[in-house]
Amino acid sequence: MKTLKIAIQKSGRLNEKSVELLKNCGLNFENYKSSLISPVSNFPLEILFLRDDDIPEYVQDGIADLGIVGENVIQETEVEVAYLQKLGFGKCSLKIAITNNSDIEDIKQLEGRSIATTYPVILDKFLKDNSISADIRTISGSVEISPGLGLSDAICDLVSTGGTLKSNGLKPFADVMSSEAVLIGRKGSENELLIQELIQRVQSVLRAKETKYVVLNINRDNLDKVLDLLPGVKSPTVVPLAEANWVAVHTVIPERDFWERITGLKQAGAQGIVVMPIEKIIL
Ligand SMILES: Nc1ncnc2c1ncn2[C@@H]1O[C@H](COP(=O)(O)OP(=O)(O)OP(=O)(O)O)[C@@H](O)[C@H]1O
Ligand SMILES: O=P(O)(O)OC[C@H]1O[C@H](OP(=O)(O)OP(=O)(O)O)[C@H](O)[C@@H]1O
Ligand SMILES: [Mg+2]
Repeated sequence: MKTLKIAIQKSGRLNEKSVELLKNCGLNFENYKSSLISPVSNFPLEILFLRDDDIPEYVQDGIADLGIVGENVIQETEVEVAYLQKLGFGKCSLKIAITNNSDIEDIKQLEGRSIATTYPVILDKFLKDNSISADIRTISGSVEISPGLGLSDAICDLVSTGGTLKSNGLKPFADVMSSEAVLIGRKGSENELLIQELIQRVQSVLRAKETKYVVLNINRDNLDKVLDLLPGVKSPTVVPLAEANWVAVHTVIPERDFWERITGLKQAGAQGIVVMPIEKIIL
């Protein structure tokens, strides 16, 4: 059987979450900082630890079958890869930012100005789409410092909390793209079966993260009211309790509207509500 290769970031924002995801998929491997390739002992897979900028091309060229990388890096490297699954971490936005005292008020006023960035390809497309001609200054890092040094009028960089912008006297001005980590694969890979197996494992971990397992007690007289409020994977499990006319209901609830549902369940008469994390959901 052929061994698959998956490329993940060696160190940086996506490394820890990528390793955690693969471990949660039941893959056993060592994660020494010094090793650039690590074999998985219980699945035909090797993990390559790379600079994130190189991951899309490695996948496109077939050196790796799969990769975990930010959408921003994929767009910037302009590769042809298949988007297999959004992963829900590494969420950030690519924004244009200007100094707090800038005279720029409208996006069209970027015309003829200079913008420093590590994302010249994406920025160039954005400016063209908006019919703006500006001077793109490509630098390799610490972009936020450039307006203060007089190197540019604006910047285009990643933002999540906005803390870095703020501490450099900048404010967000225009949204260029939003991004999160994604699982990518090579278009037309010959290892389809193994890849599908891995994707299913990833999806079962993500599904479990989005849901909670809930057990509650309810009087049979109020059971219908409670069942109306519950989604469940198929339908909730209802188990009789020792106390006459009482049942326990077991179900899963999506994390996103968890508290609204719990409030509704309490109002419907639910008691002794126990909530547990779920490790995996295999459909
Ligand atoms: N502030 C942030 N919040 C959330 N996600 C972010 C943030 N900054 C970057 N990211 C995401 O994490 C990815 C990796 O960011 P990081 O800063 O570690 O990259 P890097 O310095 O280019 O790393 P490398 O050394 O691998 O080239 C980015 O491409 C982006 O998708
Ligand atoms: O909005 P914030 O939460 O402040 O995050 C934004 C910062 O995060 C990223 O850099 P990172 O910290 O990953 O360092 P790097 O530039 O060395 O990659 C990005 O390039 C910004 O500088
Ligand atoms: Mg990088």
